[in-house]
Amino acid sequence: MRIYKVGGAVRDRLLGRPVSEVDWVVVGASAEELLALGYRPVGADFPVFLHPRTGEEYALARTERKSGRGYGGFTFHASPEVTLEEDLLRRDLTINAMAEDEQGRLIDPCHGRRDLEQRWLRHVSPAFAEDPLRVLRVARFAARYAPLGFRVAPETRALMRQLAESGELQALTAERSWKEISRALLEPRPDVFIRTLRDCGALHELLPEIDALFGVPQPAAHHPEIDTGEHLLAVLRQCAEHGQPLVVRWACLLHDLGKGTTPAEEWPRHIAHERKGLKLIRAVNTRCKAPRDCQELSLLVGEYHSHCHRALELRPATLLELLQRFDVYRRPQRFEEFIAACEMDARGRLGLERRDYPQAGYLRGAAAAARAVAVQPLLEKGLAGAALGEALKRERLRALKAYKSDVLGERAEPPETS
Ligand SMILES: Nc1ccn([C@@H]2O[C@H](COP(=O)(O)OP(=O)(O)OP(=O)(O)O)[C@@H](O)[C@H]2O)c(=O)n1
Ligand SMILES: [Mg+2]
Repeated sequence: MRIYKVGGAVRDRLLGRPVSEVDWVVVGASAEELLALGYRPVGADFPVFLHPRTGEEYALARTERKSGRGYGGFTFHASPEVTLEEDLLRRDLTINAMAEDEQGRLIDPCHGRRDLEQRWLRHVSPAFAEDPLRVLRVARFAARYAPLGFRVAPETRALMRQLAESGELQALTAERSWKEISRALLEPRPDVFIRTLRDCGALHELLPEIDALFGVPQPAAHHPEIDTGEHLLAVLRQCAEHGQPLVVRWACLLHDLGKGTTPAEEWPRHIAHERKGLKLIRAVNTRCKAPRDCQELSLLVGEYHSHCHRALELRPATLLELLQRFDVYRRPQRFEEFIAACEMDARGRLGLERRDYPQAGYLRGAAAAARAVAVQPLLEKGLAGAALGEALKRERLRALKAYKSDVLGERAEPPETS
C-alpha cells in the first residue's frame, strides 16, 4: 500500500499558497484493508475514507466511467490494481492532477507543473466530461487564481462549451451547483467566475436570468459602463474588494434581474425594474436552493435598492415605511447588509468606484433615530395593542422628521443617483 498527497494541497504548495485541507490517494490497497486499519468510510458509494486520527480524506485510486446522465450516473472502478497514473488521468485539471510521494517527490504525468508556471487552467483528458460540475469548478478556479494571472486554456473552453451545449449541466443537482456557486462568489474575483461561465455558454444554461443582462443598455448618466452585465460584474468586483459576505454578494448578483426583461423599445430606461425583478429573483433562489438568508436579502435588495440610492430624497413617511419593512428594530444586521449591497451597486460603475455614498450613513442615522423612540412613555399612558403600534409609528415619524431636517437642513440638495 502506497499513499500519495494529491489535488489542491500539491497545487497550492507549488503556488506558495496556504494549504487548507489535504487529499490523499491510496494505491495498492482494498477497502477492507483500510477499514481494518480503522479508516471510516465517507459514504456507501464512494471509495473514500477518513483517517482515524487526522480526519483527512483518503481515496482509493480509481478510474471513473460514466454510465448515465447526472451525478447518480457514475460508476467507479477502484481496485488495488489501479495505478497512481490512472487515477491522476481521470482528474479535472492538470494543475489538480499532481501527486507527491512520502519523500516529497512530485509525480506529474499530465504536466501540471508546467501549466501552473504558465498559468493555464487546462483539462487533463476527455474524461473531464464525465462530471459536468467541472465546468463550474474551472470557473471557480479562474475566479480564485485570476489575480495570479491564470486563465482557461482555449481547448478547455471549447470542451466546456460542448458540455454546456449538450444540456448536461441541467442534470446537476442544485446542492452541488450551489456549493460551487457560493464558494466562487467568495473568491477574490467573483466577476471572473460569471464571465468564465458566460464565455462558454454555461451561464445561459445555469443562470439565464443573469446571462440576459448582457447587451442590455442603461442610461450613461448613471451608468458610464452602459451594459447591465458589465455593471453586474463591476458590482461583484466591488463586493470582493470590500470583503463582503456571501449574502451581500448573492443579493448583488440578483439585484437587477428585472432589467433583463425590459422591452428594447424602452431602453435605456428600466421603469419599475425593481418590482419586475422579484419574480425572477424568486425563481433563481428556488432553483438554486439558496439558503434562507440569501433568499431574503436578495428579494429586499431587489425591491428596495433604488430607495437606498434616493435615501436623501425620501419623505420621512417613506423612510419610516422602509425601516418598518426591514424591521430595523429587530433585524439591524440585515439592514446593514442591505446598505452594503446598495453601496456596492453604487460603486460598481465605471469611474465611480471611489465615489462617496452618503446614503449609507444617512440611513444608519435614520434607523438609529427610529430605534431611539422609547416605548415606555407610551405604555405609561396606558396604550396597548393597535393603538400602541400607531402611537409608536407617530413618534418614530416625528423623530425621522427631526432627523432629516437636522442632517439635511431645509434647503439641502439631494445627490443624483438612480
Ligand atoms: N469534480 C471533481 C472534483 C475533484 N476532482 C479532483 O479531486 C481533487 C480534490 O478535490 P477538491 O478537494 O474538491 O478540490 P481541490 O483541488 O483540493 O481544491 P480546493 O482548494 O477547492 O479544495 C481535485 O484536485 C481534483 O484532482 C476532480 O477531478 N473532479
Ligand atoms: Mg481539496
